[in-house]
This record gives sequence, C-alpha cells and structure tokens, in this order.
Amino acid sequence: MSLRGLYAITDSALLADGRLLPWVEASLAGGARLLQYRDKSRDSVRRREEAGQLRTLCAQYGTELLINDDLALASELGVGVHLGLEDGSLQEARAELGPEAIVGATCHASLANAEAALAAGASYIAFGRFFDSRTKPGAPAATLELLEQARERFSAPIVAIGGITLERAPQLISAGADLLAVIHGLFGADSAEAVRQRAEAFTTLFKH
Ligand SMILES: Cc1ncc(COP(=O)(O)OP(=O)(O)O)c(N)n1
Ligand SMILES: Cc1nc(C(=O)O)sc1CCOP(=O)(O)O
Ligand SMILES: [Mg+2]
Repeated sequence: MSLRGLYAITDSALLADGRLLPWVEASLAGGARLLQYRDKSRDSVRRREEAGQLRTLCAQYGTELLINDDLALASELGVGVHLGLEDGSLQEARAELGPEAIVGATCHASLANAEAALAAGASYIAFGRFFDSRTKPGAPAATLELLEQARERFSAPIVAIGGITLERAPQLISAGADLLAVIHGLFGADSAEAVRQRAEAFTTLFKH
C-alpha cells in the first residue's frame, strides 16, 4: 500500500491528562495513514506502556506506528522508526527491523541528506520545517521550491513537516508532498471530536 496521507505525530504536552489514547484514536478514525509516537522524556516504563497501547490502537485501524528516536523500542514492538540526523544509523535500523518496516529519515532542507538516507535504506524522506512551528520553533527552515526539487528527483515517499495546518496543507501537496506530518495543527484542538474532524479534512485533501 502506498505511503500517502496524514501522518499524525503525538506530543506529550498536548496529549497529557488522559488525552493520549482518545485523541490518537480520533486521529485514526479520521484516516491518519501513519502515527508517530514522539515522547522526549526518559521515562522508559511509561514510554513502553504508551507505545504498546498505541500499537494495539493502530492495529485496530490499520494505521502503521513508528517510534521517534528509539530503535530499541521500535524493535521490541515490531514497528517502524523515525530517525533524525543525530539519532543513529538508518542502515542499522533497516537491518534490525527488516525489509518491510517503515524507516523514516529527517532530511531538513537538504537533497543530499535525502540521497544519503535513501541509499541507507530509508522508506521515506522528511523535509521541513515549512512554516513557523509551535512544537519545534528552532527546526531549520525549508521552502516549497526545495520540495518541488525533491519531487522531481525522488520517487520515494516525501514527508513535509513543520507548522502544517489545514489551510497551509494544499500548497505542500501541490508541491509534491505524499505525507503531511502534523502535531499542533491536528492535536491542538479542543476535543477528540475536533481532532477527528481535522484528521478527516486532512485525509480528504489527498483524495482530489
Ligand atoms: C516525520 C518526521 N520528520 C521529521 C522529524 C524530526 O526528527 P528530528 O530531527 O530527529 O527531531 P525530533 O522529532 O526527534 O525532535 C520527525 N520527528 N518526524
Ligand atoms: C518534530 C518536528 N520536526 C521538524 C523538522 O522540521 O524537522 S518540525 C517539527 C515539529 C512539528 O510539529 P508542528 O506540526 O506542531 O509544527
Ligand atoms: Mg529525533
């Protein structure tokens, strides 16, 4: 199945106080194609428990789960992994998780990073940040022109990330993004039902 659609990413602050499971479930009900568990804490017990719960939820909805930064946890759960430039070797991740696993790679605004990531076995290449991001304001900036160049050069799935909202999404899809990775523009909502509606609206953008 092709990698195309909404890529939901969790955030510990936005999804605190019991919101993690119901709000993630709402995003899956709204059609999220991929889910990334992104938790920057060192609480390995809670991380393992939450990731296991998300794996169960994703299996119910046919959504694929990736773990951010943590190859060991991804391997333990038998799911995919997303690695940034400082998060370890993509080659090792591919070897550890096997040929079918989704292994994602941060490329910032660099086509050379993308070349290297694909050569190392990445399943998709992620560029960003495209807009001001509340979640990660310091991430290096990327442009729509870069995205268009990436689309021309690579046939692998392309992820766009950083400050993406429903209003900003269409220009990224037009420029060649296959997946839109979203945190605040999805989970920065007032209710689970609002998250479901946002997820459905993002998903619908890919049907035109
Ligand atoms: C889909 C996707 N793209 C980029 C990132 C950023 O990864 P990284 O640069 O390692 O930063 P952190 O997310 O670890 O803070 C991502 N997580 N997902
Ligand atoms: C985790 C992350 N990585 C980025 C990059 O550019 O590599 S931007 C980002 C934050 C994405 O969250 P939001 O949708 O709230 O902006
Ligand atoms: Mg990382």
